[in-house]
Order: sequence, then structure tokens, then C-alpha cells
Amino acid sequence: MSEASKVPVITVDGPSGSGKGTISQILATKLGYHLLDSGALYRLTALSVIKHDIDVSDEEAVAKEALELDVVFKPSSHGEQMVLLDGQDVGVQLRLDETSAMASKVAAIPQVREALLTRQRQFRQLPGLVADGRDMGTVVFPDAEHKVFLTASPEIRAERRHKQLIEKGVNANIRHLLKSIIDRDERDRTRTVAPLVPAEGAFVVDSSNLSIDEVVQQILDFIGFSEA
Ligand SMILES: Nc1ncnc2c1ncn2[C@@H]1O[C@H](COP(=O)(O)OP(=O)(O)OP(=O)(O)O)[C@@H](O)[C@H]1O
Ligand SMILES: Nc1ccn([C@H]2C[C@H](O)[C@@H](COP(=O)(O)O)O2)c(=O)n1
Repeated sequence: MSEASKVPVITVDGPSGSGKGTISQILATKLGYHLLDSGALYRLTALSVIKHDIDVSDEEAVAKEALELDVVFKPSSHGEQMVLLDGQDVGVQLRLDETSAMASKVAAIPQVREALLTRQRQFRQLPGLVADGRDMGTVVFPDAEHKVFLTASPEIRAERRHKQLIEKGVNANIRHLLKSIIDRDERDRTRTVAPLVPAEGAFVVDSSNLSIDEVVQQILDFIGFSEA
């Protein structure tokens, strides 16, 4: 057994807006584990491609951007995670619809997924890791101790995303968001490399009618964690 494989990992996969990021953050805090937001790495690659005006059909050039990402994750003075790309805070840009659409395209390129693999596995450090994404349980950490697949209806996810963007002061149209969620789901599910599917044995949670606390509790029960 390698040193890395002794580090416990909980994978949380699922479609966009199902609550993976929110739930993973709470789980990581409760368990005292590290957190990997793998979607951020695809979004950062997308931003880098847009920023450097790279043609997304040039797969080698896109993979090079992924490999050479100059990124720093650090806590802000408000306790939230700040993301710096080439030294610039890109927290708001990361969530723009243009970035989401490009992220879905770059994520379908096999060389990009390969380029981000090592970077993702480097997050596996003691005392443990909560890894959030699409292929955490199937490809990146297939030996994870516990695997969760979180989902919710596209309509509920569009509503949640709309609320989230409005709260951040970003103008958003709910019908456009719903269409882009449906399109992205289709691309993520049907791509040939690492498609979005529940890992074998994953605990599937549909959060459409569950509060954040209820989802967290279901997962804590599944992994057998009880708060003192
Ligand atoms: N069970 C829930 N009930 C109500 N709102 C929720 C629930 N889960 C998440 N949310 C809200 O939905 C929004 C989207 O959640 P979040 O960003 O965690 O999703 P995600 O799956 O990580 O999305 P993405 O894959 O695009 O990063 C957030 O505003 C979050 O607070
Ligand atoms: N492990 C991952 C993580 C993300 N993606 C894709 C899916 C989305 O199209 C895009 C952005 O992800 P999000 O921030 O919305 O979770 O990246 C992936 O293919 N694999």
C-alpha cells in the first residue's frame, strides 16, 4: 500500500448545481479534512484559455494551459477560499456562464483531464480529503473509502444557481441558466472520457427536496461519523 493510498478520501460527484461544493466544504470542515474542488481546476483552465485567446479546438494548446496553470488557493480575510490565477483574484469570473460553458468543453479533452490528474491527486494528504467533482470516485480516486453521488432536478439546480449569482451581484437569466445546465449535463454524461456516472457502490443522494443540513446528515450517517 502506497503512502498516499493510506490517506482516507471521500468522493462527492454529481452534476452542476447539485450542491457538491457546499456539502463538500461542510463535510471537510466537520471532519477536519482537506478539500479538492476539482471543477475549479477545469474552470481555471477555461479562464486561462479565454484570457490567452486560445482556440479550444487546439487540444494540445488547451492541455498545455491546464498543465501550466499558475494558480493559488488561499483563505481570504472573510474565511472564504480565494482563487488567484496568474496572481489575480478570479473568484467572480470563475462562476460566469461563459466560463462554465468553456469549462465543459475543455473538460471533454482527454489530454486536459490527463494534465490535471497529478495536480488533483496531490491534494490527498493527511488527515484526509473530501474530493468534489464528476470523476472523483470513478477515475481520480477509485480506491476512495466512501463515494457519494449527489444529484437534483435541473430546474432546482437552475434556481439555486440563479439565487447564488444574484447574491454575488451577477445578472443572470433563469431560462438561460436552465438551458446551459441541461446542455452541460448532456456533454458531461456523454463524453467518451470520464463521463459523469455514479461510481460503483456510490451512495446516491437526490437533494431536490432536502435542505443542506439534511444532505450533510445523510452523508455523515453513510460514512458512520457521529458528532460528539
Ligand atoms: N440542499 C440544498 N438546498 C438548497 N440549496 C442548496 C442545497 N445544496 C446546495 N444549495 C445551494 O445551491 C447552490 C449551488 O450549490 P453548489 O455550488 O454547492 O453546487 P455544485 O454542485 O458544487 O455546483 P458546481 O458543480 O457548478 O460547482 C449554492 O448556492 C448552494 O448554497
Ligand atoms: N472532476 C471534474 C470536475 C469538473 N468537471 C467539469 C464539469 C463542468 O462542465 C466543469 C466545471 O465544473 P463545476 O465547477 O461546475 O463542478 O468542469 C469535470 O469534467 N470533472
